[in-house]
Amino acid sequence: MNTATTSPDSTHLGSHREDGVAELLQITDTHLFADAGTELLGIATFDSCRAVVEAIREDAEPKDAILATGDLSQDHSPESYRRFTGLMATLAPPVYWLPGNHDDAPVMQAELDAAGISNAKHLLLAHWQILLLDTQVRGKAHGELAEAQLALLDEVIRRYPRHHLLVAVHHQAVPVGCAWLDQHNLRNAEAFRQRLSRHQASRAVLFGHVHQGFDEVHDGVRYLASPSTCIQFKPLSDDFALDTTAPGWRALSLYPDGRLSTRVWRLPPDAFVPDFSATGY
Ligand SMILES: Nc1ncnc2c1ncn2[C@@H]1O[C@@H]2COP(=O)(O)O[C@H]2[C@H]1O
Ligand SMILES: [Fe+2]
Repeated sequence: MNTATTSPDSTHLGSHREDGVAELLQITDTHLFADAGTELLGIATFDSCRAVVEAIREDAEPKDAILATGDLSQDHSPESYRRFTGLMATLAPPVYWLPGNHDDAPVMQAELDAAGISNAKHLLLAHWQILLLDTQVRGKAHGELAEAQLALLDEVIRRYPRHHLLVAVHHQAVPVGCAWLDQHNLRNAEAFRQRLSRHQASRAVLFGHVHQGFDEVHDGVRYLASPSTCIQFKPLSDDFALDTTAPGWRALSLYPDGRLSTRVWRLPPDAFVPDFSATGY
């Protein structure tokens, strides 16, 4: 792995593969607590996250980076972020992150900085660029991209027009089909999508928040979400409902010609079963 800063804004990210394909993982919505035993709707989130990390470690195929797409903490405590950094320290690839609605961004930043996790938000590969944007609106479950975040997107599209583009955010910029969850969406998604439509190379958007696998193309842009490492939401459900699927993560391969291949991985069924009588949190 080769990471070096070339400008205040961009970090070079190398690919370990000779054919230049970059191998990434997405980990999202870990919802960790200060206490390892605390449960979110019946699942001890530290245990399920640790099981995901162990499954990732068992995969012999090296990875170039891990993207953590928010809601890393459920209780905003410094200790919860230390639980996250402790688990990430057992993985070889560099971790990059962005905040979700449940995160306390200053505490998160302080703890991840202290653990030596990079705060880089623009990763430049030979043929791809990855931009991590902050959609958090403090105290709200929905998201919004501030003008400064939209300006970053404008800037990388202007500077690297031929690089294929992967944008990572927490909130969904297209409806996932769960009415209760789509009310907590990215509010100015239209402004975001308009900017993406200007980019001439391949475009994909990776998000968390929805606790389910999602893979759709809208206006030529691929929208991908990963299961959470803890509880899963039931797809296409109008009202809050948990799903029976296991905690998981997403693997992505970025090809030099702009192709993107991806799949969701999950823990074995029944290892972590939530409380299905729950009606929210
Ligand atoms: N029953 C519910 N109805 C609407 N929103 C909810 C409900 N339960 C939880 N939420 C919110 O919806 C959010 C979706 O995922 P989050 O983990 O970001 O956090 C969740 C809560 O803020
Ligand atoms: Fe969220």
